[in-house]
Amino acid sequence: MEHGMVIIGAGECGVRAAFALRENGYGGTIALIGTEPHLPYERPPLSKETMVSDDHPLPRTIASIEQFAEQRIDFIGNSTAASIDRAAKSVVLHDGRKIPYERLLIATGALPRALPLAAGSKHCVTLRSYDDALRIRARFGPAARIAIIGGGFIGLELAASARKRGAVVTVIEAQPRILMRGVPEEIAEVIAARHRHEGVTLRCGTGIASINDTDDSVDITLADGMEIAADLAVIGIGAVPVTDLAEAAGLETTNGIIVNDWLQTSDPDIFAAGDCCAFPLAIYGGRRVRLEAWRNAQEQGSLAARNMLGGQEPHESVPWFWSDQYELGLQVAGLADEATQTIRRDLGDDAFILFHLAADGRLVAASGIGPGNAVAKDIRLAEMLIQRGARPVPAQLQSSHVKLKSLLAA
Ligand SMILES: NC(=O)c1ccc[n+]([C@@H]2O[C@H](COP(=O)([O-])OP(=O)(O)OC[C@H]3O[C@@H](n4cnc5c(N)ncnc54)[C@H](O)[C@@H]3O)[C@@H](O)[C@H]2O)c1
Repeated sequence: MEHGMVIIGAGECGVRAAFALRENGYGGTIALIGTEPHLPYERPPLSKETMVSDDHPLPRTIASIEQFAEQRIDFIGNSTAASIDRAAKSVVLHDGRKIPYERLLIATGALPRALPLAAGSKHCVTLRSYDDALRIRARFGPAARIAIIGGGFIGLELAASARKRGAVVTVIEAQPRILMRGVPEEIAEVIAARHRHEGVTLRCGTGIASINDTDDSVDITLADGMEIAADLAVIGIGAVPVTDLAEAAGLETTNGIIVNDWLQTSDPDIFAAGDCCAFPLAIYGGRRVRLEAWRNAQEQGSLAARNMLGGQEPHESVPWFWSDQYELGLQVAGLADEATQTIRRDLGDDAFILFHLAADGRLVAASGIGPGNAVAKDIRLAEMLIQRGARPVPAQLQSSHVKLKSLLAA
């Protein structure tokens, strides 16, 4: 078999990389290995549209069978890569097949973090795949008692979906408030209020003491003694990068597979991208981060493809993600953790943006919340300001009379 480009992981990142190899002129073989039987599909709808659509929801495929065929991308589904043989330069599949590579991309993503207390419970589930989503969806219905462990993105998007389906929902969050990871308190409060208005019970700042199955439900006892009986508990307590193959192959890992500026691992013929890699983020002084975000997966897939073909382009984008809950749209651009000052700009119709400035005046992040897409345009402009390392005047950021676009010209 010809040594070509091999990609392990057929999620957003791996698929984008496969197509980008062709777009950038690669003429050899491309193999895309994925564990699931389905044609690669988008994950963002799984906690939202898939949960609430009237009809039986089909996965929203990233590309059609015809597009894979036209681009001569060999999608090897239902297959798990068991090991990487770096000496022979081949990927060994679980059935013993060997796929030789010239260059390899690891795009294995992240998996839900397990909650040891829930081990063995029939009524505790996690959401990662389309099949998981169908199983959860089947249990969301009028008056179903749904407990959600973890007030992060999965938990809250599922809480909103479960309410739309008429379920009775309790969210249990260990931290003092929801969305501690990456969302400022002022915005988290708007989201919390919206969930409460919808009848969701939020229990923050409490751990879980025990989880016990009964025949057809599960009893959850919180550390403060409160008991919650649920027909289903969904656990969304974070994700862990899938690094086992890389580790077993002797590649350097930390919280993620370590890559250099152009997404190359400690083996020059092996690249890693998306949720599974820890990479230096150029616009924040090259600090190493791991991002779990749809757009990052896409962008790094394309970038890895160009660099697998000999490029040496660094990753220079501003991190960005969104979440939709009820009619609310949340968007965050940049990383706010080095910010020392926050400026609020009201956009009208209950929408607002928080600009986060570092001590030297640089805009490092912007977070916005509002109905629908109300914050999208301004977050996009903020992203451009962040990208440029702009030091906008706080009073101008605050005033809705000053167009953000005009700050770009400054
Ligand atoms: N809109 C989006 O960007 C979106 C939507 C859905 C999923 N995702 C992705 O899916 C992955 C998983 O999402 P997630 O919501 O599980 O992760 P998360 O990190 O967003 O949230 C996990 C939450 O669980 C809490 N937690 C941790 N341990 C706990 C415990 N023992 N008991 C109670 N709470 C606990 C954390 O404090 C945190 O608030 C992430 O990669 C996420 O980015 C993203």
